[in-house]
Amino acid sequence: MPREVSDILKSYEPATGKEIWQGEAGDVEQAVARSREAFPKWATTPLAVRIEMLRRFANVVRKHADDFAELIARETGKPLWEAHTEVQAVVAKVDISVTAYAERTGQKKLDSALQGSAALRHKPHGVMAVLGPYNFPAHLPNGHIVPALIAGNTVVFKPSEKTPVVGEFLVRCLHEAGIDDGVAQVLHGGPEEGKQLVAHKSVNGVLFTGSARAGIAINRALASDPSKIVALEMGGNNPIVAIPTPKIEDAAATIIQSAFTTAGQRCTAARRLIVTADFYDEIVPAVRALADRLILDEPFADPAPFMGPVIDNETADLLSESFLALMSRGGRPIKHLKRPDPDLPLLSPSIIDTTEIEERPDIELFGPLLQVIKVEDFDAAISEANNTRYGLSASLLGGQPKDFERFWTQIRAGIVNWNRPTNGASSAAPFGGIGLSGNHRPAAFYAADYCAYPVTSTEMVQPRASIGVGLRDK
Ligand SMILES: NC(=O)C1=CN([C@@H]2O[C@H](COP(=O)(O)OP(=O)(O)OC[C@H]3O[C@@H](n4cnc5c(N)ncnc54)[C@H](O)[C@@H]3O)[C@@H](O)[C@H]2O)C=CC1
Ligand SMILES: O=C(O)CCC(=O)N[C@@H](CCC(=O)O)C(=O)O
Repeated sequence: MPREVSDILKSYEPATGKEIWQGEAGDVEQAVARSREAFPKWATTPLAVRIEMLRRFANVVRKHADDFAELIARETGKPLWEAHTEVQAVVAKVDISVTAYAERTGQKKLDSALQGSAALRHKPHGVMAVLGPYNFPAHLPNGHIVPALIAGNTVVFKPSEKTPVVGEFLVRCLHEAGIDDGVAQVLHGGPEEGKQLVAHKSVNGVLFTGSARAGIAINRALASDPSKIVALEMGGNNPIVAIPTPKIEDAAATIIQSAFTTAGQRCTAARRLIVTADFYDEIVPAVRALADRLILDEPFADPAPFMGPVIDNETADLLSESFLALMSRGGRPIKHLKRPDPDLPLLSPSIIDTTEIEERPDIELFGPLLQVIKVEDFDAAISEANNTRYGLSASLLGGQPKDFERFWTQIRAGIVNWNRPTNGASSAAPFGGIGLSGNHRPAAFYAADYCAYPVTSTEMVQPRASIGVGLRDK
């Protein structure tokens, strides 16, 4: 059937608005069929060979690091220096996932209470659909793809419709490393193709990173299909709590890094700065002063910017409207959200005090917009920090070890830090959240867990058994 015009996808450079790519949405049926066909051979390829191929992939990425970083910077708008760190994370993922596979899954001999020997081994699920977001278009899908391939699954990867070029580049690197076209495929498309993949009867697992809205839709679509493994890595409305510390400049820098790195487009970005009243007049002006100095520019500018644009004009419009909506409900701007060019999505870092808003909307505003909430004391700060349906990351600035112990005990989130940013999580640790942030299938080091299922066996070379009771004499 000829394709509809709506199947044409386009990708734009956020910093300039220039179109950089046009393509068609992929054929879900065909992609899944190829993946299913490739599965038996890949699943039975020795683990050592699969690992070797992924190590080759890491080398291919290293070889193309400059081109890859440039592409990420162009297609997402993030600064070039930051795009380079994303490429490094793609490379580092391979060794970390090899270790994780052995530690979390792999094969083990078990102590057997029975006669014979007992073993725990893991099997791949089959065809995995990987659905990626735009903010880390290489690193985050790669965080599903690499462990899935090591475990012996085949992968159909649908990149975000906003970053198809980076998605395609990533998969080309896998192919250049010798991994078959059917073992790892890119499938272009938007939510529609995502839905079809999720629902496809030959897809055995859905590994998703994106918004809570889409994650919930996936969960709902699979409510009557318990056979699929589903990992949902979703957003956050993350708190950073500041209580008195003599290190005001460092605390301010930590807040800035948490809120505005990647123009606030990190799932772990701090959205709410919760400050006790005895520290407000010291820390808030320091944060404002530092935010005033941040360089906002296109990714390749010299001097290098701290942050670039958000992904597109629609997102920039939504953030501008959200800032105004918070103001109209009683928010007090500390630093206005500005958009130097109304036709481009470059937004200045913005800060608004929302203490006086009675019912603050508990939504993820995915951009450079930080809300400040003044509270009476540390108890109130903890309670305000937990005043969210999400639970991805949280951080405490200042205080003593006993304060952090209390914070750690009472905060509901998958990442709970002390005097460190809410973001910048390590790939060598589990990465996931609770509430609307995830479905208890953390990624990063624990991605190994959802990429294979355990099979226990008790084994003997020959049958040996006798029935001790309940038998009639011969
Ligand atoms: N917890 C984590 O590890 C991370 C979470 N995120 C979250 O991702 C979001 C930003 O990324 P976006 O690309 O805007 O997310 P999104 O949810 O709009 O899209 C993510 C992917 O899902 C697909 N999709 C959308 N609706 C779908 C549906 N109903 N069924 C199947 N697939 C569907 C999209 O086409 C895309 O490939 C933020 O909410 C951010 O917090 C981003 C990075 C990491
Ligand atoms: O997935 C990993 O390997 C580690 C987690 C990670 O990289 N987290 C980053 C990015 C998360 C994001 O925005 O979306 C972070 O915590 O900054």
